[in-house]
Amino acid sequence: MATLTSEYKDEIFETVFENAYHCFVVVDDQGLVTYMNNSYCRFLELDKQEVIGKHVADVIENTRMHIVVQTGKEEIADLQYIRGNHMIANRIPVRSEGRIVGAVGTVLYRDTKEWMLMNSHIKDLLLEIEHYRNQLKEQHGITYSLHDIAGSSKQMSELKEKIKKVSPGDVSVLLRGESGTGKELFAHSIHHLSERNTKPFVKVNCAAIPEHLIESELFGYKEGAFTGAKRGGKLGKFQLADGGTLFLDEIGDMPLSAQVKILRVLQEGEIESIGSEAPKKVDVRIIAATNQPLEQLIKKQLFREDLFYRINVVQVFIPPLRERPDDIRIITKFILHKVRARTGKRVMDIDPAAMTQLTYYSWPGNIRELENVIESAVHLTNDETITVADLPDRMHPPANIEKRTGNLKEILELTEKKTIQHAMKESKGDKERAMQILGIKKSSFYEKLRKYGLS
Ligand SMILES: Nc1ncnc2c1ncn2[C@@H]1O[C@H](COP(=O)(O)OP(=O)(O)OP(=O)(O)O)[C@@H](O)[C@H]1O
Repeated sequence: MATLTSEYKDEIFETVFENAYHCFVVVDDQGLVTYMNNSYCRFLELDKQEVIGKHVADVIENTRMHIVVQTGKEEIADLQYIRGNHMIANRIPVRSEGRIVGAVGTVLYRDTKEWMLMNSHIKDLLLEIEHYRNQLKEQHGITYSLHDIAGSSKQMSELKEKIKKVSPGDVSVLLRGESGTGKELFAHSIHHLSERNTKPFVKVNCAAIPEHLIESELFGYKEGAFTGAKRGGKLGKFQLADGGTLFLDEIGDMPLSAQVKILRVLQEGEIESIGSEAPKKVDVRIIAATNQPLEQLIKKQLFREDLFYRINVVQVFIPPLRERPDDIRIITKFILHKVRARTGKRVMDIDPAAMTQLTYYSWPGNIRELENVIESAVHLTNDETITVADLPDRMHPPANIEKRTGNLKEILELTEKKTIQHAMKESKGDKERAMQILGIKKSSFYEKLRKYGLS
């Protein structure tokens, strides 16, 4: 007996797909469009004949259909930005005999007008949230919150959970990790999530203050305390942070004389400004960060053990980017979005070959270096998509990756060494410039030069 489905297959297909309110697209295993329904064509203002056979990334903004074909993982209810609107996309891989042969994508909106209305409402709300978020950040000296930390690898998810746990309360936190891994971002987030978030967040770069100025920078001075003292005196960082959080960045680079003074404040909870007769109580939470091996510095008597125990109540280690390759794609997209918004240049995506290159690279400068690479690629590309040609030479994979000689640690170290050599070549031996290219700080750059015998 003929069923309704078999008898009117074409008509049903046409009703369900062709003229449905929803947008449908089908791609093959190469990510080439094999079908797009009328609603989608109308919405994109494209001609049906024109889109068939084209790569989906050339047809639909911010699509991930070609990625779903590669990963085989369905993506449901993903927010996709198309033609100035946030749409809800579902992407489902199609399998035949155990092999992925393509993918079907739907973009949900019941009616353009209705969706536009809802969308503009959401946009207004998002703008309002953004406005308040920025206002709060400006008022209290913080630029970032957990919301600004991209990454969904296992390590990153665990890290975010740990941050949520330790943020409330007053416990001192020591953030450790290589240069450019996001320690400052995490320090902001801890403050943001703490009860102190309506009070100031004050950063001290311990490596940047000349030794003779440390005391006045940290504790301030009274008017007339010394020749050249400003009228009215000056507040130190501890007073400025009173009630809030003091972020001691690069604490491993702090001179011993300053370490003694900080320790005293932490033990006694009071400071003495230069020229003042009476000590004053201060209430600050300490978050410290370093990329230095503090335990070794203690052995060499360059860092005080008692200060180490004071600041190291909870330790948070941020793994280098090369140890969490799963994050590279998502952070890259996040950065691309930010650079696009800032520069206004319509660079929408990164092609799969360039993405593979980003994933294989060793990232000695971590996310700061990734930001530099994406920023320069956005400026270099003449296209809407970043390709391998837009990436710097140092990112071309060294032969040892392709041949996979040695264990992972050896491959990573050799890659890091070659990357530094490349950056030195690119900068014609100018070390300052090489540090900029790699996005790493002086201390970690020189440590790596020594490690690889390049100094
Ligand atoms: N997970 C992340 N998602 C998005 N951006 C990130 C992330 N981690 C770091 N960044 C960006 O990378 C840059 C470097 O981060 P940050 O300054 O926090 O690193 P750091 O570890 O404090 O470096 P350093 O030790 O050299 O001071 C910043 O511009 C920051 O916004």
